[in-house]
Amino acid sequence: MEPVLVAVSYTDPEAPALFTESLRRTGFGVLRDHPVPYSLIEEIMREWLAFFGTDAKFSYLVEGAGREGFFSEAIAETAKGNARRDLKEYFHIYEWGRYPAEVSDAARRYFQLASTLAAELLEWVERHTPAEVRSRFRMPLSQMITNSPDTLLRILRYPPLPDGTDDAMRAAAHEDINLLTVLPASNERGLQLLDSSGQWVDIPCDPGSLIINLGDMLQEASGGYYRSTTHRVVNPTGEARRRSRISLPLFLHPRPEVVLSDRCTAGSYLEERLTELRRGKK
Ligand SMILES: O=C(O)CCC(=O)C(=O)O
Ligand SMILES: [Fe+2]
Repeated sequence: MEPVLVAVSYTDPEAPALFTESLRRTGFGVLRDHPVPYSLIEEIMREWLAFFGTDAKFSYLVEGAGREGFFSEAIAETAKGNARRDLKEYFHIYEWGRYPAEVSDAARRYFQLASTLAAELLEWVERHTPAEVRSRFRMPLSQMITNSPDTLLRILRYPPLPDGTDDAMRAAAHEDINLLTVLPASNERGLQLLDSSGQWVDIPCDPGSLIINLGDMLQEASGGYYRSTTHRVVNPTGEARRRSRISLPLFLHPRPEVVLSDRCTAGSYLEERLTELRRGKK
C-alpha cells in the first residue's frame, strides 16, 4: 500500500505540485533537501534542552494573559475538548517578544529561514490551487504572513515520563489554528495524524526533514478545500520514556487585519480560538 505521506524533494521540478497534492490529500507535507540546515536544528535542540534543564527558564515566565515567554508544565495548554493538560513545557518566541540571553541566536535564524521558506511554500500552494478556490483568497497567501506580529516559534520540550501508566498525553489530538506550520522532524518519534479513514498514522521522523501542515486559517480561507488535519504526540514506551522530546514548530499567522473569509479576519479568528483555549483550562 502507498504510504500516507511521501517526502518531496525541494529540488524536484515537480515539488510544488507534489507538495500541494500531499497537503490537499492529508493536510501534511514532508520536505527534504530544503534550505533549512540540519546543523542549525541540532544546535537549537542541544542548547534549548540545556536551557530547559536550568532554573533560568523561570525568569521568562509568561506574564498574566500574555502570549510570549516560558510556559511551565503547570500552565501548559489543554487541547480543545480535553480535560488534561498536555505533558509539555515550551517557550513562545515572537519577533517582538523576549528571547533568552542564555542561548545563541540560532532559534532566531531558524525563525527567519523557515518564514522565508513558508512564504515560498504558500506560493506553491497558491499556484496549484484551482482558480475557483484561489479567487476566494483576498490577497496572495504568501503575502498574508509578511511581517506578521502573530507568527510564533514554539520551542517545546516534552519531559521524560515517569514509570507506570499515563493519565495525559504529550500532545492531545488537536488542529493548528494558524495558516501553515513548519516543523522540523523531532529527535524522537510520537507525532501522528488522523487519516480520512479514522486511523492514527505515524508521521515519518527522518532527521533533517521538515514536516509542514496546514491550519484552520487556511481551511477557512479556502472554504474547506484544504482541510486542517487532527494530529497528536503519543507517549512512548520502553527506554524512550526516559528521554526528552524536543520540537520546534513555527506557526505562520497572517497579519491580524488580513481578511480570511466573509466571516472573519485573522485577528478576530485568533481571538475566538484563544478564548476557547482559555475556557478549556482546568
Ligand atoms: O511536537 C510535535 O511534534 C507537534 C507539536 C504540535 O502539534 C503543536 O505544538 O501544535
Ligand atoms: Fe499541532
